[in-house]
Amino acid sequence: MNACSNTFNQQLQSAWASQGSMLCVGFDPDPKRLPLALQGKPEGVFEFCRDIADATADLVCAFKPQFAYFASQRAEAQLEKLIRHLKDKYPHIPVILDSKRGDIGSTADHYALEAFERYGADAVTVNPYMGFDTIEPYLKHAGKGVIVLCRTSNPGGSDLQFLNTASGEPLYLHVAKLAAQKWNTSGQISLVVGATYPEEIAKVRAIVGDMPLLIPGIGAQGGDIDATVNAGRITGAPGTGMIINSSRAILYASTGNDFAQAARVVAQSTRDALRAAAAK
Ligand SMILES: O=c1ccn([C@@H]2O[C@H](COP(=O)(O)O)[C@@H](O)[C@H]2O)c(=O)[nH]1
Repeated sequence: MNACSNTFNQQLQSAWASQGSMLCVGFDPDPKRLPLALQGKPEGVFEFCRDIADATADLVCAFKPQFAYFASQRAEAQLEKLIRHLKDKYPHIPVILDSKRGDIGSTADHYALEAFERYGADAVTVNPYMGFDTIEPYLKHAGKGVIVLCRTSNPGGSDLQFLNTASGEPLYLHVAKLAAQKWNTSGQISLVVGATYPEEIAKVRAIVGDMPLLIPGIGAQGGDIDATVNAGRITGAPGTGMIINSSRAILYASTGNDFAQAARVVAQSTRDALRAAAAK
């Protein structure tokens, strides 16, 4: 089986091992923050992300384009082109489309086609709060990753995710249990847990065993790397189990023409800090 026909989970396992990295570089291309030379250029968004991908590809276990940044500036064709570039040049690195979809099953069928057929992503983020029938359509795409929001990194995540359910546990832990114990019969599901809440990462890890966790919130959101890695670690398998995302801190390391080299410097120090934390 070559890298392209591997499942998302197999790709991740290989990437953690061969890249020696749990860093995921996120693509959130804000048109106002692109280097001046790329602002307003017809394929400026694509070129910006491509150059950062090419400068960091040896440092990551995954790439994560954020859909809204492309759609809001009518750059969906550039997103398609970016993912094609990533899959052609780096078939061993999984691509997560971060679109946080959630809708009734008949509509979710089309969101799944959008993510996996139109964009060719290896995994997609989904919102579970409409229930399992809204997640099932993604699972019909064998081998593709379905990454379910559990305990998000934003402060307002507590508004709903911390509400106690009838069993007395907070909603996010109920989601973790459903995901691990009921929904994951095909092994395609992972969870999103924010680096800004390491205590909750540890509680989720205790429920889900070795399920991969997508962890945004280091870098611009200030999540602590040591606390995050310690909370999400899998006993006996250091350096695995986590896809730890940083977007703005890497993308906007420089506003000049040296943006890609500057992104590499920050990505490398972040990768190294994650490695050091995993080795403790
Ligand atoms: O709980 C969540 C879920 C997703 N995100 C996404 O991750 C990146 C974070 O970007 P930074 O610049 O590193 O803060 C962004 O695409 C979010 O949409 C999240 O932050 N928290």
